[in-house]
Amino acid sequence: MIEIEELTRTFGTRTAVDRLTLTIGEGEVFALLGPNGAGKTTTVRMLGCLIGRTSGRAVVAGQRIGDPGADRRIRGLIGLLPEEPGLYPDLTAVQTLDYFGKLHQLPKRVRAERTEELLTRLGLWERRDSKAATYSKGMRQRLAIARALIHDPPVLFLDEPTANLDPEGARAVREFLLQLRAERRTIVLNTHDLAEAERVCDRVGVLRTRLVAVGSPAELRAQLHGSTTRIRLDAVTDPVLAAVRALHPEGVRADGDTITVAVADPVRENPELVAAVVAAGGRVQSVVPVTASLEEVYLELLGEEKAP
Ligand SMILES: Nc1ncnc2c1ncn2[C@@H]1O[C@H](COP(=O)(O)OP(=O)(O)OP(=O)(O)O)[C@@H](O)[C@H]1O
Repeated sequence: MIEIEELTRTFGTRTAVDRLTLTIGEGEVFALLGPNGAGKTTTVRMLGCLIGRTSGRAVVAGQRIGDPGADRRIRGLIGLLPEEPGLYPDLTAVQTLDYFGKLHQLPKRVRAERTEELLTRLGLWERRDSKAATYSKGMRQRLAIARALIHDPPVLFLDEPTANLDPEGARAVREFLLQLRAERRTIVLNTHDLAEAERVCDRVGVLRTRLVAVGSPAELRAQLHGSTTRIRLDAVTDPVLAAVRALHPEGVRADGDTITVAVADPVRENPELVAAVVAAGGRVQSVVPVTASLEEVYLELLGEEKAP
C-alpha cells in the first residue's frame, strides 16, 4: 500500500530524513518511533504531499508522489491527522465535517451520513452542535480524527494521535484506532508512546533520520535480546547451578534464590532446564519467561546508533 525507496528530505544543510526505504502492506498498522527531531513528521508530510521530497521515490495507494496530478489523487486516498489538530474554532463538529466533506466533493447525503457515523463512533454526537472552541483537547483530537476520515480513505497518517491527552482521552483514541485496524485500513502512526505502539501496531520502524530498525515488537526484541528464563527456587545450591551450567555454559546468573538463564528457544529449552534443576535436587517455586519491553529494545537500538 505504501512503498518508500531512498526517500530523502533536506532543509538547507540539515538532513531530516535520509534514504528511507520501507514497505507498508495493505491493512497494516505501522508505528514510526523516534526521538524528537528524528524525521517522523517530515516523512508523513512527504507521503501526504504536504511538502516535497529532495530525492527518492514513494508510492502511496498506487500513486507515485511527485507525478503530475498525483498530489490531488493522494489527498483523496489518505486521511491525515497533523501534529496540531488545526480546527476552525467557530465551526461546530457538524459544520467542520460538512466543510471538509465538501472539499472532498462528497454529495450532501454522504456527508450527513459519514458525519453522523463518525461523531457517534467518536463519542461526539451529543456535542455535535457545539463550536470546536468549546471542546476539550481530547474532543478536539477526536474531531480532527473524524475530519481525517470523512472521505473514508483507505490510508491514514496519524501524527502523535494521543500526545497531550489525559489517560482517558488517550484510551478513547486508542480504542478507536483498534476499530480502524479491524476495518483493515492502512495506518501509519507517529508516536513516542512505546506501549501504544506495542498495543495497536503490527510493526514498528525506529527512525533517527535513517531507519535504525524495523520489525514487529516481538521480532525486534528477539533480534536484540533472545529470551531469558527466570527460575526461582527454595535455595540455589551448587549442584543446581552446576546442572544449569552443564546445559548452558554461558548466560547463567544466580542472584539470591533466583537463577536467570539466557535461552535461544524457550519452548524447547525450558523443559530440559527445569528437569535438570529438579534432578539436581532443586525445589522449583516458579519459572518465568522474561521478555524485554519495547522501551528497553528502543533505548538499546538508539544507544547502539549513537555509538560510532
Ligand atoms: N520546515 C522546516 N524547516 C527547517 N527544518 C525543518 C523543517 N521541518 C523539520 N525540520 C527539521 O528536520 C528535522 C526533523 O524534524 P521532524 O519534525 O520531522 O521530526 P519528528 O521526528 O517529527 O520530531 P518530533 O517528535 O519532535 O515531532 C528536525 O531537525 C527539524 O528541525
